[in-house]
Amino acid sequence: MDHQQSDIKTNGSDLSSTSSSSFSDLQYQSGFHNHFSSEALPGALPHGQSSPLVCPYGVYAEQISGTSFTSPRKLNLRSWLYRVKPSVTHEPFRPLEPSHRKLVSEFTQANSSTTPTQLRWKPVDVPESPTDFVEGLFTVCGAGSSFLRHGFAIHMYTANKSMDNCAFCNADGDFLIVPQTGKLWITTECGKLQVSPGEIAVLPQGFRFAVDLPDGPSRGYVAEVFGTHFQLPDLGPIGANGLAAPRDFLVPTAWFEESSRPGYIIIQKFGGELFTAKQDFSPFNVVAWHGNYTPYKYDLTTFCPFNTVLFDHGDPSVNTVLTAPTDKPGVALLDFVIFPPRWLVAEHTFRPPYYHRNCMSEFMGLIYGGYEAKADGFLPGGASLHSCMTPHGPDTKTYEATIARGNEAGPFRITDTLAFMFESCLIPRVCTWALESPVIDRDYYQCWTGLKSHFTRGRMNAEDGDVQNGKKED
Ligand SMILES: O=C(O)Cc1cc(O)ccc1O
Ligand SMILES: [Fe+2]
Repeated sequence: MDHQQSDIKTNGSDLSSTSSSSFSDLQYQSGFHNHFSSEALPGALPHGQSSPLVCPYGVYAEQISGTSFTSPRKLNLRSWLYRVKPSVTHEPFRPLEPSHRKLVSEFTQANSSTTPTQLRWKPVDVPESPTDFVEGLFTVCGAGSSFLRHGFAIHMYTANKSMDNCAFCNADGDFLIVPQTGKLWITTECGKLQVSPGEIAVLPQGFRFAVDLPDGPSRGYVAEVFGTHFQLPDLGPIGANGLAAPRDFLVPTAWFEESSRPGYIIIQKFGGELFTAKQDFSPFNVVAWHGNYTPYKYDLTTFCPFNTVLFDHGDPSVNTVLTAPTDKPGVALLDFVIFPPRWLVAEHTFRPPYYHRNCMSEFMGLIYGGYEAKADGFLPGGASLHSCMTPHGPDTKTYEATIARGNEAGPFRITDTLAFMFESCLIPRVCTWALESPVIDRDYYQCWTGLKSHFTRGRMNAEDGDVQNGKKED
């Protein structure tokens, strides 16, 4: 018996369909960086070898490598795509006219500034004018360089129309997309992904994809990492289970279209610049594929949070969904961390995030609801940046309300909230347009200026029960 055959997902989709209906009953494969196999036509995957002289159905074999050929096996990522025509069949790349110059992949004094000031942005409105995902993508901040294969960029996007007869390809790094409003219907070379707010998608370096918006506009955040890929964090003493489970990561099944597409455009992001190349067919012509380098999605509600069950506020590293590592153990180029609904049960503890300064830099976004450290001003679709060693923490209202409440509420389920953080060991530079943006909150610092001294010399000490329940004596 051919044991591989039984693992192969066959997707009997309409061969030439491009309509949104082809998204209606998507099937996914589950697992993280597994060696997947998928075929849209039975028998399309070669057996026993990846590159036969002639492939089944007469397709071309093409490898996409996400790591160097010689990367250690446990890090090595590559896939084989079996396609109607190879990707190379296109006219030369030409620079896209600079109507769109808000993408940065190398952060310098010419395109960005550095500031230790706490920064916050209100949500950006989705524009009225027709804007697709690529046109609506702009960089907020980042560090390092895609050319040097070390660094990251944080982008945001607003879009109100589907990409039309074009696909995007990011040669610079991996995109981790966090939609905040509006569903994304993403066609990739490996198949289709439907991604709603509350889910994320990872589009690794080099994959071509197109974003459709049949359900209306979308807005969201994108983290891009250069020179490394997202991994699941180690779990240490948590054990073998918890946080994001590998089986909750969903990978597309093969889907292809073979009809001719005159004037089709590949938009390639290369060194932060956009280039276009014409071809006469869709890049979504992959009849079958196998490998461990693939786009994937993940539903954040499947995250299994761990936290303190007695006292003190745990560090947010325990909420890491995915981490893009550096070569230094435990030091992330970019962690993706979430603050989902959960129970707060700590006794005699200041339960909101503590006041702190961090050698890592923290960019935050809010998908829905409110954030436990901010009573006002941090809105869904907005963002904040607290860079290396910049002090931050709960605003005055949150602090006062927490102290006034004590822990009388007992166990408390924090609901209606989904905030996240992109945390990096590199210090971001902020793009000029983000600093000059009309949605920047110039009064952000005022959320802390009302914090008054509660210092009462000689009246309270660590043994004092009133200190323990957080209440001050009169
Ligand atoms: O600054 C923030 O709001 C993010 C954050 C949350 C938390 O629970 C602990 C530390 C931290 O940086
Ligand atoms: Fe923080």
